[in-house]
Amino acid sequence: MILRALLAAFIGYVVYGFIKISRQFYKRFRKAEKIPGPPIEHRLLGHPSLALLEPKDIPKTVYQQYKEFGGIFRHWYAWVSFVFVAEANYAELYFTSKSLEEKADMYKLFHDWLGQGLITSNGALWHERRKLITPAFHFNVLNALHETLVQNAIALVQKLREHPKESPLNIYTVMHLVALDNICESAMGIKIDALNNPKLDYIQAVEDAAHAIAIRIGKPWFWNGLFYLTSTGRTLTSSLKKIFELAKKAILNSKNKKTATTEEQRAGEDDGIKVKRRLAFLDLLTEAHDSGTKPLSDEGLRDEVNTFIFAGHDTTATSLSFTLFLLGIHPDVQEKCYREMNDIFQGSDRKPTVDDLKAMKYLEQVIKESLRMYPSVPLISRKVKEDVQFGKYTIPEGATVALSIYCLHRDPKYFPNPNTFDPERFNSDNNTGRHPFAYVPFAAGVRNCIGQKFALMEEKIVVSYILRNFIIESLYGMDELELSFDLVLRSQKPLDVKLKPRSTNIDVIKI
Ligand code: HEM
Repeated sequence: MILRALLAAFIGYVVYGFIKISRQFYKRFRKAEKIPGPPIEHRLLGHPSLALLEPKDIPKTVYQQYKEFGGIFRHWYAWVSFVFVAEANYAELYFTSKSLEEKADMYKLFHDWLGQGLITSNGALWHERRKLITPAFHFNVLNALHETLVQNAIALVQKLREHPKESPLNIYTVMHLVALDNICESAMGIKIDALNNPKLDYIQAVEDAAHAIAIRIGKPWFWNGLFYLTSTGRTLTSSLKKIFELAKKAILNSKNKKTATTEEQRAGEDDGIKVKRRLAFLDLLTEAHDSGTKPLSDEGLRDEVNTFIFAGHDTTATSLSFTLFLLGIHPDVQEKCYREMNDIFQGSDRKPTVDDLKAMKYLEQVIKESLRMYPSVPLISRKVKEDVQFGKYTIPEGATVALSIYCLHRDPKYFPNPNTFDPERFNSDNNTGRHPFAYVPFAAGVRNCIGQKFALMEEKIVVSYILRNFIIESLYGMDELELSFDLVLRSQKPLDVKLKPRSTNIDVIKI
């Protein structure tokens, strides 16, 4: 009898839940149905074919739909409504609306790795963390990291000189390693020397963890505990173990460093990885707190360090790779950059100072234009807390709003001939008066990229060193690029270039 009653109650509960969800879904659907978008494929599942797109098909499909439907269009993935926006006024709403402060549910898939770090946390916790962490990115701290980045760029040039000049080099493979070296040293104070040890366990673990999360994002039926039973889930778990071990060592070292006094005491060797003791972001975080807050716990430190490594390596690696590849396609632009280097360095091979980097104005235009065409983070998303108006369209509570930075940056209204690479868009004349939210490679508003100044400094150092030492020739053109969206924007095809060493510092490129 009791069993029957319990069963009836359970069935009643399930039916009630189903009706409640269906009503919510229907209400949402009615509100969002006016938003343009591709025809519904299935009454219940919405657009299953779009939900299951392969990473390699996402950039092309989203861009085609942007051209067809304009700056706002919607997809339905079962009960999830997904609204893409890609117009400057909508981008402004995305970054400033109170209803869109929370990151989309998808970001929870990063919790295993990044915990409650800056990218994944929300609300008061995020606010407190951001306040604590901001001083670690002060320009004085960045200037102190400048020497680390220069040393790594010198090592990079040596490595590239060893590469046979006639054989193609996938520039991403090297940029990936140098970006990892730069971020591990700057964030954790640990020199992994990835450039000379590309098979290091830690590097493999970072690659595997990122890959596992990217796979999980594309398979919504694994957005639950079942994922950990799959081989990809097990790879994620074992990779994270290795990643956490190094973060733990870095935290311990950083705490010990406070008590060490001499350079020798601060330096050491651990499992073949050199523990170099230059000031790193982590060192500032171990002490970071103010009168109203406590210092970060070890877990908090670990989350933030992992966040810096995650957010700061593949983003700069892909941006550096696309920039170099574009320079190799456009010899006129490359020569202009090289002339700028000669104006600054006057043929000398001295190291760049912080002021030299500021003087690299044309190179900055090139990097900005490259990030316009190939933004490292092409898509970001937020959850709608309560109905929000985007022009004449209502985006319902519970929906996800995805800002396509890739499409936004190709709006012909702000970037005429958007598929043409033209660094002059960012010269001082053309750069003024543009809608402030038309160009946002580093996001905008309070949750903008905390590492953007570091990234720009790193890119200028790396690209300027390569330009001063080599002539870059890309082995195919922009039309042949095949993009894929796999956490960051990637090239499916190897970004093959040939690097011709410059015999003197005053070589010019033959156009
Ligand atoms: C070219 C290089 C980079 C690009 C294009 C880039 C882009 C972005 C974008 C678009 C966001 C917003 C993400 C979102 O809303 O989901 C972001 C956030 C963030 N980035 Fe970067 N990033 C770059 C490099 C870096 C570096 C080098 C670091 C660290 C050293 C870093 C640390 C972060 C952090 C911690 C956040 C979260 C900020 C917050 O929510 O408070 N990024 N970045």
